[in-house]
Amino acid sequence: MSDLHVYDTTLRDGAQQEGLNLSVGDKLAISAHLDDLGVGFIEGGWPGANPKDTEFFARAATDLRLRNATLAAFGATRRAGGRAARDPLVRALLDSQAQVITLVAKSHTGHVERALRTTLEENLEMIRDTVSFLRGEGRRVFLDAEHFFDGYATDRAYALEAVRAAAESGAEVIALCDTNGGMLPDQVADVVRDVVVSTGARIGIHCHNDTGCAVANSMAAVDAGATHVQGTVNGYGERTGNADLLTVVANLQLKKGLDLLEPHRLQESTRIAHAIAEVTNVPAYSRQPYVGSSAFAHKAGLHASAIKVDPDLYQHMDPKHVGNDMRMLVSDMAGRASIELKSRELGFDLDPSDEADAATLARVLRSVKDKELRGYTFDAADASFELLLRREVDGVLPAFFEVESWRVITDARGDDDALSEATVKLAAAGERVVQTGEGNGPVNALDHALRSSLAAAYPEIGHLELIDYKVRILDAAHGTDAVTRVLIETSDGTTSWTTIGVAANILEASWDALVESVTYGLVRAGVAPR
Ligand SMILES: CC(=O)SCCNC(=O)CCNC(=O)[C@H](O)C(C)(C)COP(=O)(O)OP(=O)(O)OC[C@H]1O[C@@H](n2cnc3c(N)ncnc32)[C@H](O)[C@@H]1OP(=O)(O)O
Ligand SMILES: CC(=O)C(=O)O
Repeated sequence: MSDLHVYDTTLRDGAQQEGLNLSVGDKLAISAHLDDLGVGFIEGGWPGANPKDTEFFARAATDLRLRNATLAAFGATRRAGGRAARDPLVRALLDSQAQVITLVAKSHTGHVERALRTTLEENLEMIRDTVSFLRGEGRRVFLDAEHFFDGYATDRAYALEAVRAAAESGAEVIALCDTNGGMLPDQVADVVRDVVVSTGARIGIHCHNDTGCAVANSMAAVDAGATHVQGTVNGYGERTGNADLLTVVANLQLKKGLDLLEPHRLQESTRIAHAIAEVTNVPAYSRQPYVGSSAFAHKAGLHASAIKVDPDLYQHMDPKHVGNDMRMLVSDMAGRASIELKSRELGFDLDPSDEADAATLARVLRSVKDKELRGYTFDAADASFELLLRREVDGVLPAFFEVESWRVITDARGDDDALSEATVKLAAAGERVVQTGEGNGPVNALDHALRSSLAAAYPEIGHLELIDYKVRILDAAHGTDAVTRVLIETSDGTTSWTTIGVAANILEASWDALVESVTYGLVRAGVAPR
């Protein structure tokens, strides 16, 4: 294994992201995921700064059984004019029982004078005093040199002096922070190279993403001699976020050949990125490098035709190394190869050299392109594509029920909330069924009426639940005459699927998407028509 530190600050700097709020339980859950991933250090928060972080460290000491990672507590050097031994925030760091303490310190003359409002010498003394005190108490100390790159540009000698003060007092690592995130890779590389040579200290890197270069800057720093890299899962963090640690680690391991995580742990990256997104309640970013759901999704027909020969022709790596999967998307940009590969993904082996299969592929492709012209979008509605495919592959999609008619009315009385009532007439299992359903809106009422009219014939779909409903007006210039696209996401409790309806009438589009959703639910459940 490489001796480069993988240092995660999701729970501290990641939690500084707008709208992200972690409970103590959330932090413990994320710590367990990070430990599974195999990071070396988990920065848990700033004990003493708020009761939640103090409690996190107290609970971590008893409840968290880390197998791989070491917990680090973050905090500032002592206040100007005081003594580290008597500083309540420094005391809180010790009380956290964390074996690693990461101190944030100033290395930029302007920040010392204007933010700390103290002298340059006193700032160096704050670093020396706090580092030596914590070392004397038996803790490992890392130091985050805040605004280092801006400080270096303002006064190189002082910035280097701050690094030396920390290293000579016993700090094991000095992480150079691009706190304002304004650096570019060549600048970071030049500075890191100089600091490594000039101070001989072990140098780390901590980058923010304000120029969109946090990952590239972290890579450049490692290339220039940094041996400790900080970042956050999914790139969470203040403003535009921190370096995404998952991307940095995958780049270093898979592209630069550094041995950072055991391969089976790296293969957990995709799962862990999504599991942590569930805890943070920040929607996973589909285009996230390596672990995003679109990271290995292919839409263009020409890409698919080459991928058929060899996936490497249009992929920078095998997604299995990070636990992700290749996916084919079907749309009006598809060609026959896209349909063939997507069909294979769905369990249909259509051989283009067979005349009948080739005709099916051509029919499916034509149908997809015609429908996309009318407003369908199959890359967002995989389940509807599968149903289209099954309709075209003879005899594969049975008729589960036959709709005779449906209607819906909405009633508003006085100040009461409007209520909708739908009536559905259909035939299933040899019976004609007429059912009504009520709902807080017309689609909700239609959904209830449709599912209750199928309940006797197909009890298997009783547990299906509509979990998302999206409407998009496709030609805004037409105002209320426009075509409407409805996407419905349905869950059976373990998995979910999306179906689509497109029509001039919003209720018709919704109804079509609902019928598709229930039909797909029956296909998934392996039910035979009754
Ligand atoms: C770049 C980064 O992201 S570093 C991490 C930043 N994270 C946070 O700020 C989140 C947690 N912070 C907090 O909970 C609070 O800001 C606390 C508890 C740390 C301090 O709260 P308060 O005592 O109310 O002070 P406040 O936040 O207004 O001001 C910061 C004080 O810390 C001092 N300070 C700032 N940086 C440092 C430093 N590196 N070392 C020592 N003191 C510092 C400032 O001079 C100021 O002191 P003053 O009150 O004597 O003027
Ligand atoms: C310490 C830190 O988070 C920063 O300087 O960005």
